[in-house]
Amino acid sequence: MIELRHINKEFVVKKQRVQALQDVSLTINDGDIFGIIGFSGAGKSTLLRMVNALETPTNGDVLIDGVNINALSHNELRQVRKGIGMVFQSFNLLNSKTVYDNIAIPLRLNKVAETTIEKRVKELLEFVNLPDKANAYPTQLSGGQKQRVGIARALATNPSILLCDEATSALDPETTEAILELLKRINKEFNITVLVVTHEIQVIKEICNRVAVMEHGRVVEMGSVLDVFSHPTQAMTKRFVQTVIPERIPDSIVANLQKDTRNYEVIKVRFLGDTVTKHVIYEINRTLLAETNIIFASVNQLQDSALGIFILQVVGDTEAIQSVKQYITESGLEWEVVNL
Ligand SMILES: Nc1ncnc2c1ncn2[C@@H]1O[C@H](COP(=O)(O)OP(=O)(O)OP(=O)(O)O)[C@@H](O)[C@H]1O
Repeated sequence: MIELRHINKEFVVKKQRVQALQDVSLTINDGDIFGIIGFSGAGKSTLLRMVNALETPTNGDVLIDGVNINALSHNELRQVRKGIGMVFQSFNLLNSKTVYDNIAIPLRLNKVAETTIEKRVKELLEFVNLPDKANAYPTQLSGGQKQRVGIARALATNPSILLCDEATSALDPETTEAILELLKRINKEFNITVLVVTHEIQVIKEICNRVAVMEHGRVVEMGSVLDVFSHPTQAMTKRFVQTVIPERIPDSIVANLQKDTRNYEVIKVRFLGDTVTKHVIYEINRTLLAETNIIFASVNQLQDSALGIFILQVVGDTEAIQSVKQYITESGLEWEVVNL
């Protein structure tokens, strides 16, 4: 478990103070794929680098499995760092060394025997699907292949935590997809806790189970991806979430609705988990004295669950519309009136 308790970090550059982190507290459980999202300068990288003590807090504590890593001796910290791999946006490979030698670096630093290194590098190259690239140089690889090497190097010492700093930000969408799949496999097959820093909400949606949203050095929202995506409370979170889970009624539909002279209300309904499969709208139209039309719908897969958003035009007299709202509530679904 990783615990960050009341972390503050201040940098002083040319006598100017920069408050990079302000009272940040987070708990990351074993087995999480925990995402930290925010715009540039929000403090994400600084926060990530606290976890392997590449940065030290101005005040506050960083605990890994209950151990305050900033109170450790140099040797003790080296042991802790063996259990933490790191992957970078710019890959950070040594261009003068082969793929094999790049992956072997952390093992050689830990004085592992060459025969063991050979076996480990071979199995890592298999795992990241680059079995024939051992003797290639980084300049001969694509961005996605370089990142696979970076990931293999990060896994070399069998870490229990993997830190990813914008690991897919330099890659095209297809390659990003493949690298995210690889991170998911690492988490599942090796039970490695993955901490992902990104400015791309798609990355959070694809692989994370929990998320913290950062703004100006603070965590402004945190929770399970399903909760945060279905009930974003902060303006910043809403902006991020709306880019992957659209719930805005297209202008042409709004124009048509505004021309409709019948008595109606527009209601947004959220379906979470298996309630997506309930035949609520069918039942409303079958049993109630209101006509209910779907004017917008989206269903998004979030980990093992689904988040559905339906925007309904409910036509009928006031009493009938009220009975529809009541039925939706009784069905255990959330709804809100949308003002056009
Ligand atoms: N070593 C440093 N020295 C001085 N200021 C720093 C240092 N590292 C970060 N900062 C400052 O701290 C703030 C947070 O930076 P950080 O890199 O953590 O943000 P970020 O959210 O990761 O953004 P980006 O994605 O652009 O890196 C910024 O104002 C940055 O300029």
